[in-house]
Amino acid sequence: MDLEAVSKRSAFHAKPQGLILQYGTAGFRTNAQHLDHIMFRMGLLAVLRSKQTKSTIGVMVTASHNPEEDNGVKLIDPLGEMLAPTWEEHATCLASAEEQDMPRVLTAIMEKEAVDPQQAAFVVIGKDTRPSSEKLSQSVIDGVTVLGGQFHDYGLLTTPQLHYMVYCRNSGGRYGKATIEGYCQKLSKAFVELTKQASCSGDENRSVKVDCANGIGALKLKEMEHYFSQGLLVQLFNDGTEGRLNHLCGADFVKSHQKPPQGMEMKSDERCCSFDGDADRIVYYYRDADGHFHLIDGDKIATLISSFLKDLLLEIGESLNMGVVQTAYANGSSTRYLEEVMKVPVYCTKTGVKHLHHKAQEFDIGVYFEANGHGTALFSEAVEVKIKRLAQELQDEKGKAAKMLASIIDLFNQATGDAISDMLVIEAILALKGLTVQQWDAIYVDLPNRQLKVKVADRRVISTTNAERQALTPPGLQEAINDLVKKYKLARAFVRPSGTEDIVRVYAEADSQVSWEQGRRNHSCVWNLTTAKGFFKIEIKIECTGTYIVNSYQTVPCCGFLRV
Ligand SMILES: CC(=O)N[C@H]1[C@@H](OP(=O)(O)O)O[C@H](CO)[C@@H](O)[C@@H]1O
Ligand SMILES: [Mg+2]
Repeated sequence: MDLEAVSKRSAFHAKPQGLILQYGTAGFRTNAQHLDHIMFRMGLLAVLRSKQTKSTIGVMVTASHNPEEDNGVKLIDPLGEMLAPTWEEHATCLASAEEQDMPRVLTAIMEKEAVDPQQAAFVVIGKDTRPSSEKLSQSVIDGVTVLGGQFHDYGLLTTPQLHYMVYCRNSGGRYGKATIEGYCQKLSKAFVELTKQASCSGDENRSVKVDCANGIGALKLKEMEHYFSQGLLVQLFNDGTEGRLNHLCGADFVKSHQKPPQGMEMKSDERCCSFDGDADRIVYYYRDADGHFHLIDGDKIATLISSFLKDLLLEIGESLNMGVVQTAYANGSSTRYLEEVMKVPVYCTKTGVKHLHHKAQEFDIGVYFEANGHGTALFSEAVEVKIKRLAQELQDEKGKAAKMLASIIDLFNQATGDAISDMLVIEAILALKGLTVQQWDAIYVDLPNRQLKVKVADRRVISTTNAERQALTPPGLQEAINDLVKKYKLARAFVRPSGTEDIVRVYAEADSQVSWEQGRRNHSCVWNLTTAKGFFKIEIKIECTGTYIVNSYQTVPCCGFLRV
């Protein structure tokens, strides 16, 4: 390995003076103008990680739901997972190194991680549709080649598709073919197999409107549509031909504003969904006959999926160890429904899919979703083999259930949450169960909730424990939250520093139903806390207009402020 060549080449990818970026929950993200040196350096790091793991490593150029002028990059580990935490630290170190220190930092990483310089390296690269992505992915390639690594550039891909390719390449073909055709064929074959068994007759229930956030999801859905066109009619909106990426549309917009995206024609009771900018998140929604908007988020997706899987296991007569993994942002109603009605164990991890993914790997079947719509289901290798064997051996109803389970295993992208794959899973389950979107929504009623961002001088003064549900510092904060929350029924609130933005997130939910015999009414509850030292104050106001009879809520913006 020629570190001198690296030094020379890195001069073409100069680091802006004083710029320090950190590898966060989802890699590096910032304005695209500041990212050229980061891309080059992540190309270098991917080569080292590939040599160390003796596996293919992925590098994805995207900034997901961030605005079009931003970009970002993240590395994908051998099993299609997010980069290991120790390597996140190396990424931050390498990204922050001054030009002249690059050889020293690279050597230090190699020594610490026992990287064999002679080992071959292979890196696969993907990018989203941002105008800056093409040039930035060339900088990644520059980094890979200067260290002697080999690469394959997949060009335009969704983030989960690149995770899938990495997983396929490192599973020796067991997981599937590492090509876009391989991906489309595997998913659509499973979808067609599944929906063949649905009793409803390919009518309008088998159509879905998709808001693609003006991103890569549109391109990739178009590419795939003809594979499953007989089973599902997909109408695309915000397909990138006119609007700007993630602007007033996409899963993040819909979830955080709790309203439909611009550019989507919604008729009442039609099933609609939104992808985010790199198609690794999905949320569903519809408008009822009274014009009320109903959001069906990741929590309800997890509930639909886990209840379907549980029913199939019962039918087959297999008692496998299944768990659902959520974060603190999961609506309390979903957790209660899963635990108390469905009797499925629920676990809470820190925010960020890598935490949920790792927890889900502990089960025979692990279903994980963040409330914002990022998630999938994981099946242990032993379970996969067993179910596929049972699908061959069993007869009648048991055999039918085993075949369905075998197909749905293939329909999930087990490398990571994938909007396309999740959409097909959901559409298949709804068709098989004969459920309308309203019936799905009515499984449980979300507790009214609010989430807001607060800008503070230094978000690190807040530290948390217990899967981020309790604050450790500043002193007195948690006690004050406890005092406040215990005044309200089913109330829960927490604060945590964001891992992706320079802000603190505040979340609160409560059962603020009004006396329903009187119909529509305003209700508000205010959480207002000040610590003993008086230097920390949060005020959250939730106002809901609830018409309990139809189980619908409209929340109006809450106000909140927090001073540190
Ligand atoms: C409350 C929330 O939605 N947080 C998001 C957000 O993380 P923060 O650490 O909260 O900024 O971005 C992550 C990466 O995209 C995503 O995994 C996570 O769910
Ligand atoms: Mg995303």
